[in-house]
Amino acid sequence: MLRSCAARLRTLGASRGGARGPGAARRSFASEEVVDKDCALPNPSWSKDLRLLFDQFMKKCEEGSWKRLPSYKRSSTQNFKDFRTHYVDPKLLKEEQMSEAQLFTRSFEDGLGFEYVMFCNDAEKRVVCFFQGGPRLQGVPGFTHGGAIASIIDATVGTCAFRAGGVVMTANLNINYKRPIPLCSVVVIDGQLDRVEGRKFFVSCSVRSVSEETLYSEATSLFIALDPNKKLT
Ligand SMILES: CCCCCCCC/C=C\CCCCCCCC(=O)SCCNC(=O)CCNC(=O)[C@H](O)C(C)(C)COP(=O)(O)OP(=O)(O)OC[C@H]1O[C@@H](n2cnc3c(N)ncnc32)[C@H](O)[C@@H]1OP(=O)(O)O
Repeated sequence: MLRSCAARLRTLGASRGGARGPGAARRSFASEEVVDKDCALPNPSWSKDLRLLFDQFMKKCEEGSWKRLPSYKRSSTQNFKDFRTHYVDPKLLKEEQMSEAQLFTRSFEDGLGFEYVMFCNDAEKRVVCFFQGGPRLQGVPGFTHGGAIASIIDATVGTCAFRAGGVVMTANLNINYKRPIPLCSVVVIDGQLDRVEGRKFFVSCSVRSVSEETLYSEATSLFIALDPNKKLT
């Protein structure tokens, strides 16, 4: 498994360098125009398993009930700008640091960290994430770091809550790690919104192998929709 991961990574050189490929989006960032890649599309580091799952769900998307969620290293959409203006004390943000800010799970080079794509089914209140954890996410030798697993779980259940409740933050995340996840393997994270109580969104998920034979982890979480009348800091 590890050798095939390294082999895929060696083929990556040609794909780097910022060329505009499929899924590239033109956006306005600060005062300059930047081009950012949609990271939730296949790249050469993706294993056969990840590509097969991607293709399977793209077919479901054509049928209409599922939707692929694009994903970028940083977002300059108006929503994100409004979030900062509204919730964050400007004294805490230095512009030069913010220009370096990136979504944590998208901050590694292709294949080295978090490779994933999420699909949502809003009618079923589900978000499914196909995740391949790269060699920089090692914890115990040969296995994926528990903090990296927590991060991708948080991102998946967070997206599930966000789709139902808008701007939310994690208040609680409980994970049972049942089996270690081999580094560079692909897992399926199946997130489900269980219930909503006012501003509280309860989401759970399972993390399984592609064959579904192994249950790696289970998690429950609580997300709170932010109160627009309260500052966060
Ligand atoms: C436009 C921007 C959109 C961004 C989202 C884009 C998503 C899609 C894009 C990309 C996907 C990326 C996805 C990434 C996901 C990562 C998410 C994170 O990692 S978030 C970082 C870690 N979390 C924190 O740092 C929170 C720290 N905590 C807080 O700031 C506050 O506690 C907060 C905001 C969560 C709640 O504070 P209050 O003041 O608004 O609310 P109160 O009154 O305290 O609680 C409301 C109710 O919830 C209960 N509650 C709160 N915390 C609880 C807890 N831990 N356990 C049980 N109940 C709790 C309370 O008891 C209360 O219940 P009663 O209304 O009285 O019934």
